[in-house]
Amino acid sequence: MLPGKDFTVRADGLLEFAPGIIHPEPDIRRLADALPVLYAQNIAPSDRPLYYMYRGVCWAKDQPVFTQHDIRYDITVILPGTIEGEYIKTVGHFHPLKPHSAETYPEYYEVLEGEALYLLQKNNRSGDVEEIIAVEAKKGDKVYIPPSYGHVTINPGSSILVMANLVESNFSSLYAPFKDKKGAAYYYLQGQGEKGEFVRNPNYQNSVALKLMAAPSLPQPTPAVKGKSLYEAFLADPEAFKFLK
Ligand SMILES: O=P(O)(O)OC[C@H]1O[C@](O)(CO)[C@@H](O)[C@@H]1O
Repeated sequence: MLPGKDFTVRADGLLEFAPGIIHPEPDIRRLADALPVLYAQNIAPSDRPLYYMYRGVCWAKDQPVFTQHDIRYDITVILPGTIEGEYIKTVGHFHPLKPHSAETYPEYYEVLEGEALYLLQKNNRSGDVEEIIAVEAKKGDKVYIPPSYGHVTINPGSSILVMANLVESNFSSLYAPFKDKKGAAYYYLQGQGEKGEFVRNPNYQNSVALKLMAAPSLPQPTPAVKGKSLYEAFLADPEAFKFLK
């Protein structure tokens, strides 16, 4: 699934899909939904859209493969801009444990357009932060969210961010850990220069240094993605993605 080929991105961030692609109406997260995890407090709730989530996108002919393997392909569009100086980001969530396992569900992202900052955060038992990594990703980069890590995606750029993910299709995400702390352990705010700056979230009892990494330096969980988009790679070899389940 590629912008310009399978769908076009309108100036307002909504997508127009080619005929033959199954695409639900987008779920929209608005400013009012993000209030509990923002750096700034006392912001008035509003309907301002922040991001659009198209869940379960695929070519009609490919749907049986996704259904058979309980895998979903989503496309998320995060608008550029800031809220009181904080770059627009997803609300963020953790994933539950896989059944009969001590491991939580992972997830696999790919940047289709624009740039992204993925915050990957592991918490300790008391809900404070054990590790936090910021992954800088550009068009074509793939970012694996390993088990045990919650995740937040930030649009740090001045253009629309379009990203895709492959994820197990039946579980419900866990929002409380980030909401309870008013977000991840770091916020990304407008800085003095062109780039933003990370600011520690004081609602965590402990303080952990942020690790900054570039997406291409991260290990990939399967060689099946080499030279292919996540969509193509999954369709070519769905068994190679069974680690998602
Ligand atoms: O649930 P949040 O934190 O708003 O984040 C949305 C993201 O998570 C997903 O639901 C997949 O985990 C995507 O559809 C979307 O990119």
